[in-house]
Amino acid sequence: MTIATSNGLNGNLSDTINARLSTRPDRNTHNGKAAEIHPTTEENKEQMMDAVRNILEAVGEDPEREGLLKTPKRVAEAMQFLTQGYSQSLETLVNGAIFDEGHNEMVLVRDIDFFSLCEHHMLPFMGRAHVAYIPNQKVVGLSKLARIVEMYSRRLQVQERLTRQIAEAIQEILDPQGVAVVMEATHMCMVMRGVQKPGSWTVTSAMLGVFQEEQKTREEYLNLIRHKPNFF
Ligand SMILES: Nc1nc2c(ncn2[C@@H]2O[C@H](COP(=O)(O)OP(=O)(O)OP(=O)(O)O)[C@@H](O)[C@H]2O)c(=O)[nH]1
Ligand SMILES: [Zn+2]
Repeated sequence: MTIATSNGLNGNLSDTINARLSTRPDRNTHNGKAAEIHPTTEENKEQMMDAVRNILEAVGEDPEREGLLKTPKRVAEAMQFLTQGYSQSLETLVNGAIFDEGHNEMVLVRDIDFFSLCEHHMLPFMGRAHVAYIPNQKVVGLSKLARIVEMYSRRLQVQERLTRQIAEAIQEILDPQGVAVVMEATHMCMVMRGVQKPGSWTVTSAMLGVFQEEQKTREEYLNLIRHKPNFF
């Protein structure tokens, strides 16, 4: 027998999922170290402010001039925001919003804006993510797909890993028949500096389960993300 919780969820189901998530290692880090760093602490902020003062001096600026006085604080707060994904967890983010719907057709949330920082230059890369899965009875709240994109984006990343992490997270919480993630992004390290190629777009994909195994399913997904909706 299943128990309906106050948020309308299947109690047994969400308990099982939450138990599974709470024991998972932090997949966002390669060595587990980043999980110990909480980027919202005051100590952490002071550390970043000192680093920004050093950078200001190194570029030949005077950190004491009026216009720059608050810059270390602003940059530190911006960095905390841009890397807040390190202090988030899949379990908290999903918040039990998994429903036993018996729906087994493709679910796609497309054109999810994301902003991330490349781990090589700590410069932004940004674009859109198209996230799909084919359920195996269970569906997740739609906003949670965007929140998963957000959590992994708000870390130092390479686009390939970001794409894969999103797909694997959905696989983990839903155990669906398949997951597909395509990300289209422009990298400021290729635009503002280095090779200087504005207008270049990098497209990465991660296909799991039926999306990997069945060409027809993959094509259906690719077709759906190719056409823009007309509503806006
Ligand atoms: N695969 C991958 N490469 C990335 C990503 N973001 C940045 N890069 C690349 O990381 C590489 C780092 O190369 P390096 O030669 O070590 O650094 P660099 O001298 O600054 O390279 P240039 O950008 O070519 O000037 C560059 O080719 C970047 O374009 C990403 O998300 N995925
Ligand atoms: Zn880069």
